[in-house]
Amino acid sequence: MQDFQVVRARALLEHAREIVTPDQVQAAVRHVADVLNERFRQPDNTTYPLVLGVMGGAVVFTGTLLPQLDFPLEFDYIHVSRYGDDDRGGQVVWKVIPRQNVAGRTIVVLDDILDEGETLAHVKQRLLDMGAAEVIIAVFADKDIGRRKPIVADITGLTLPNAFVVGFGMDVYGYWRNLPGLWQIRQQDLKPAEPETEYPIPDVKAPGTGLG
Ligand SMILES: O=P(O)(O)OC[C@H]1O[C@H](OP(=O)(O)OP(=O)(O)O)[C@H](O)[C@@H]1O
Ligand code: HPA
Repeated sequence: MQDFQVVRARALLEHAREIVTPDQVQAAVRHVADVLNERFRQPDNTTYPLVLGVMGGAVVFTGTLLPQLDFPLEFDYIHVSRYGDDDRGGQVVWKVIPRQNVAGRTIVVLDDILDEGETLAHVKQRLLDMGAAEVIIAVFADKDIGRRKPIVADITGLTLPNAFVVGFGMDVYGYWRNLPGLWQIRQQDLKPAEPETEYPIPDVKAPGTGLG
């Protein structure tokens, strides 16, 4: 069983294509750090943020970014999942909800990717509902999905094409969060879409054509 998973994980990567190199990844993180440092550098700034990493995808982005921030901050994490081990999003599932310390605070939310935007729209709304004063959304990557999203990131490291990617915290079926660059998974290696449920069409007779 274990062997099968290893073979499958390796096959997914063998057919994948590197679309962002490790150096480009680091430059994108640097850009996010520069924008945040500028935002919180002001000497008269007395509002220091609570930074929240959205686990698990943001783990690598968060770990790379935090040492590049040069202002006082507090850190905590939340855990939300919408994809699970799938390549399509579903319901937002909270695994670790925000703590009460978000009330009245300026919050910086860090996530690896803004794809359809459902996850971060949900996260932002929950934080505002809990009394956060301001929510700044910083994402490592924003995917260009060609349609409007329910949320726009305040800070974006880089923009990705509309394809399924792995690396730098992003996984395919649980694998390859550990890659230092970003790789595009071949479309045919993703699970086929579930067929639409087909309901049998009832055999409705026109009025007056039935028995009786
Ligand atoms: O913009 P959306 O379409 O909502 O997708 C973006 C979310 O999807 C990923 O999380 P995922 O649900 O895969 O959980 P993970 O962080 O554990 O990988 C990613 O980390 C984002 O949080
Ligand atoms: O393209 C993606 N790759 C990995 N995880 C994701 N979560 C949302 N979109 C993606």
